Amino acid sequence: MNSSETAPRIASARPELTAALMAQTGLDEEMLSDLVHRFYDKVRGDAVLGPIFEARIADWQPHLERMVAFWSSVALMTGRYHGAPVPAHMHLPVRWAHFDRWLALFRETAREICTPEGADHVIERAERIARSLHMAIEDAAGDQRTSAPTLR
Ligand code: HEM
Repeated sequence: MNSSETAPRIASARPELTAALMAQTGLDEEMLSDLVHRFYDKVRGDAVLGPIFEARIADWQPHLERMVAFWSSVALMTGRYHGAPVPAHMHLPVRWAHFDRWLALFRETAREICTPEGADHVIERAERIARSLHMAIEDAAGDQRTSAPTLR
């Protein structure tokens, strides 16, 4: 088999790894783009999550493009995303219940759009990242509490 047969049809910093992940999960850039667009349509229409996003995102096009690059990096290891998710969430008015709702919409959308293996793959990663974002938010809130004026 020559390298053009194993190379993925999308740009990747690690073409062989990306090709293997695409074969294993059935995911590709187009499916991830559909997932992101459909998911944020639902988020924007959600009574709890919608207003949190709408208050912070004026122009959705760059956000959606960033999110496709993020999922391309997370699910297919393409290295397309170069942002910093933790600071973007640090001061959001969210508790675990918000992440729970986010995950419920994400699972539902992944099952609608992706292959079963692809849905399992992205859901597992979303659950792990949601837990670590939530932990970072809770830690930051805890630090603020402990940095209250010291007792004399
Ligand atoms: C309670 C749930 C969540 C809420 C309310 C939320 C909200 C937001 C908002 C408002 C932004 C835009 C920030 C800005 O541009 O100023 C953002 C960015 C982002 N979110 Fe979330 N998010 C949530 C959960 C998640 C989860 C679970 C993931 C990953 C699995 C995620 C991944 C990202 C990424 C990658 C960005 C772009 C960061 C950047 O590069 O600037 N978010 N989110």
